Amino acid sequence: MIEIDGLTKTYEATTVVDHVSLTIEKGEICVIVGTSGSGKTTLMRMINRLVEPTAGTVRIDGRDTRDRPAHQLRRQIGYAIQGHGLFPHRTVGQNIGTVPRLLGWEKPRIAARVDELLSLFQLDPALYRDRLPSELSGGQQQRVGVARALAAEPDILLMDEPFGALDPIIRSKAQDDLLAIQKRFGTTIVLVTHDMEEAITLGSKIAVMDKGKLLQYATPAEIIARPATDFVNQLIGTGDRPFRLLSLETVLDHVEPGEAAGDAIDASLSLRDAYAECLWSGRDAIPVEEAGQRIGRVTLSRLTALAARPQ
Ligand SMILES: Nc1ncnc2c1ncn2[C@@H]1O[C@H](COP(=O)(O)OP(=O)(O)OP(=O)(O)O)[C@@H](O)[C@H]1O
Repeated sequence: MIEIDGLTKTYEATTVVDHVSLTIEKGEICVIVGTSGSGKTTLMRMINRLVEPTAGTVRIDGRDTRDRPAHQLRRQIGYAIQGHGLFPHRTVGQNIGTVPRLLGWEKPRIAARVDELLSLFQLDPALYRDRLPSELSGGQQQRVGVARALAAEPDILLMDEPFGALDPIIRSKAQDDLLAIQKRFGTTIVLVTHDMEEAITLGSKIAVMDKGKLLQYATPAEIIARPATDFVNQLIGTGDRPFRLLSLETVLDHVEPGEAAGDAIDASLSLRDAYAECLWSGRDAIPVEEAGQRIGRVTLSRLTALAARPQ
């Protein structure tokens, strides 16, 4: 658990993070969103003391982060940034092994961890471990950057616009990978992004920042249904609200008994995808399948009701 209390950063006369308090529970993904210059990165970097707070405290599992040297703290917290920040003259394997090496892990343990992470990110270890970063595509470099951040099995992972430079297809894949890895290791993740869509897809909680202040800290559903200020409302995009609500749940959550004509959709798709398919194919109901078996249908009337403003 990360407890942030009254956290403030001032540069000369300017306060760039202003008395922010929030608690991130273990295993949660907290996404910090806001416009450029709102203090997102500064807030996140105060967690691993890459930026020293002017005032306030950060406690990790009850322990004040100032009670040990900053470099020691940082070895326990993974950190991944946009553009990956890989060492260009070190191989992929050496890059991933950086922190385990600093922590004094035995060589075979490091090698095993490198291969485990490469496989997890769908990069064949035999093919990729000895390559230099320049011999990988941008998306592959990004995955290696995240793998490196996870190498020492940190309980906490900080990510600053990690997928910002990726094209939409690779980006969506990288987000899925991250969710799968988060589930598997139970890592607590704090992620900074400009992109509300990404925040809604990934966040168990979203922190909205503006001019150094925390405007709202709540679940995606709560933020969409009850934005705390006009600014939050604008950030969600007024016209997108119904679709964003639908994107939070899967078809499986709302299958109804009964038949429907035409091709089926998979139960794991989002309600938003189901709605799009209804509109696109001009159907009022679509059959739903799970593992190749028909399990019922999803109806346009139900989807329309679910997309309406919550009471
Ligand atoms: N070392 C520094 N010295 C002085 N001002 C700084 C320093 N670092 C950041 N700032 C200022 O603090 C403010 C917040 O910066 P920060 O990088 O936290 O914003 P951000 O929300 O992450 O922005 P972006 O989305 O553009 O990365 C900005 O106005 C920035 O110019």
